[in-house]
Amino acid sequence: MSRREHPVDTPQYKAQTSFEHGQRRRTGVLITNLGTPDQPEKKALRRYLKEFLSDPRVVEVPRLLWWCILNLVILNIRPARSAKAYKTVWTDRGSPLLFHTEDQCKALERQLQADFGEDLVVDFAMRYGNPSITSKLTRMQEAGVEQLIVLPLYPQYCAATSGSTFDAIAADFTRRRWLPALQFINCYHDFDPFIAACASQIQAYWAEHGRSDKLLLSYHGIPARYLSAGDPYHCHCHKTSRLIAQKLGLAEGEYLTTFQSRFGREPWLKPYTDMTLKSLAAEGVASVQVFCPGFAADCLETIEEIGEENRHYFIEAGGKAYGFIPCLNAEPAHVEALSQLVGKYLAAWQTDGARPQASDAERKLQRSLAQSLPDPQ
Ligand SMILES: C=CC1=C(C)c2cc3[nH]c(cc4nc(cc5[nH]c(cc1n2)c(C)c5CCC(=O)O)C(CCC(=O)O)=C4C)c(C)c3C=C
Ligand SMILES: [Fe+2]
Ligand SMILES: [Fe+2]
Repeated sequence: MSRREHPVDTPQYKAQTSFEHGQRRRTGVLITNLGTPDQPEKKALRRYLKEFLSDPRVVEVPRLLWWCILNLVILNIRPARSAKAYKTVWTDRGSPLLFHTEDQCKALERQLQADFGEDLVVDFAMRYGNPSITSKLTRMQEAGVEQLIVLPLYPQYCAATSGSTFDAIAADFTRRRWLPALQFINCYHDFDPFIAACASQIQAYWAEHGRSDKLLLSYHGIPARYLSAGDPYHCHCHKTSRLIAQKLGLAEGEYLTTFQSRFGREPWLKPYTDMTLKSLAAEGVASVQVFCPGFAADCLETIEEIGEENRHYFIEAGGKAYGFIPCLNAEPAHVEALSQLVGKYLAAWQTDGARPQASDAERKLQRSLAQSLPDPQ
């Protein structure tokens, strides 16, 4: 085939180059997470933080003012500090967030293909950094995906995370000619198999280490004004906690919902995880265990902040025993929960993938039209 018989990119829109008349209609599942630097080095951190913190969904501050604060202050201080922290969690496979997401994707692909057929395309992308959402959407399109499910791995909806992921998909779509049908899973904070996976992760930890006086369910914080502006995140976190506690048979005083990872000086959602741990120790609570139901995968914020930093706060304040319960990562119960979640959405598209064949006349017409058109410049 000559080049002109293939669809080509125009200045405005990327073409779908792999289409053949009568091909199977494939379905794709794209899981996403936040993203992570390529290396635990100052330069890579600067690039990552610049992209992440320039997102108006993440930092809702007037743009000009924020541009000055970000570029003149934060990006001159934070990259070196964050690089040091990332170095403490870095592994042979790179950033924990990246390799856990990779493992989740492989396990989910196995499960979904077993349940829904080999034709399903399953992949993962990161909202910031690599692998980018655009690179994976191109890969999906080239594989013939015409129906796409996007699952951001944020159980609780937040405009800064789930909303921003939708923005990135939508922004990518503005540059493509042929858009897939789309289902966007905006949250799953109260989906029973997810709650069951959290409960079994905690129970498995109890079976090995015994139980503590208090269980802290710690979520990434957001500025408190996002809650006043109508973000459901705070409510979703509390509901997840209540359902996990119910599943575990915990009474009111046996668990707490707290918020970690503050950034900047304004008030964030309270109670803060670090302050809570200090006051629990001061009140004479001897042992605590912390689980993070908002993080689908272990990352800097769980391994370093919850696993290390907050342990010191608790012990220094007089606490005796501190346990960090790992995130769900690629645990079978988590993969099962995610595949059941995706399965609910796939059910809406249950077809055999076949479609009425194009006739010879239609194929000929398409070819002759493609040949007669001038190359777009
Ligand atoms: C204004 C700043 C931030 C908001 C709002 C925010 C919300 C938010 N973040 C996550 C999940 C993750 N955040 C992670 C790292 C991280 N977060 C911020 C800032 C905000 N997050 C920064 C500056 C960083 C980078 C690390 C650092 O410099 O301290 C991560 C970990 C990424 C990794 O590579 O390991 C995750 C995951 C959620 C769920 C959320 C709102 C609900
Ligand atoms: Fe964050
Ligand atoms: Fe942190």
